[in-house]
Amino acid sequence: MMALRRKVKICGINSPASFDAVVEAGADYLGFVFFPASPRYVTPGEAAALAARHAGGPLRVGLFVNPGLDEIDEILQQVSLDILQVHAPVEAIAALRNRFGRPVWRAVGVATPADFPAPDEVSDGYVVEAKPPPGATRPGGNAVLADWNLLSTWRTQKLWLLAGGLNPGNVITAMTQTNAPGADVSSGVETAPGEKSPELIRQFVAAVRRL
Ligand SMILES: O=C(O)c1ccccc1N[C@@H]1O[C@H](COP(=O)(O)O)[C@@H](O)[C@H]1O
Repeated sequence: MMALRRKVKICGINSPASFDAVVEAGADYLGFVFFPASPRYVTPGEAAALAARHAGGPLRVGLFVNPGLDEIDEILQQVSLDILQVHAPVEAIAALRNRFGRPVWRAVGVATPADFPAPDEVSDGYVVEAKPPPGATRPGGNAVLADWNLLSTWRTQKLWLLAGGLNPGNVITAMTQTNAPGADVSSGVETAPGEKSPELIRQFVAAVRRL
């Protein structure tokens, strides 16, 4: 049986150098963070200017935290997004799918089996990470490792990306141990919060491609 090619997403793209590095490395997805409290926040105009640097290439994912429908509508008028990644209750997902006609990935913080998405959930995919630490100012992007042992017990037919605290040095072990079909990284390819390293981006994508 042929092994499935694992997916890789680089999130928090906020500069021409990081955008170009993700395209050149051949990642599957790149993420724009539309959450103002994040050090990776980009305005819709900035995201559009970055996206215009290269047609095709990685699919564009927009990251939102408890978004309003009108907020996403307004952003989509400025920048074309292929996928919506949302930190939102499961009850909000159907409305987002219906309104925008794009795949919606729900970001899920997992600490116990009870946190795993239900098999009949309507989300098109998941970004699965640890729950944010106490006092965190954002629900993700905190460089916290998920419980890989716990995740190795989860089964789903849908695409899911393992996230949280990944870097070029641990992503192979993380994906092997959890059997995750994809990996998502932000902090682990940065030299400081919000400062992406083209070299670390290259190393991260190359590591996933070795699997
Ligand atoms: O990156 C952010 O600032 C962010 C803000 C709000 C919600 C999610 C965010 N990032 C996502 O969090 C995970 C893990 O990131 P990290 O590698 O641990 O930094 C990833 O899905 C990011 O897309």
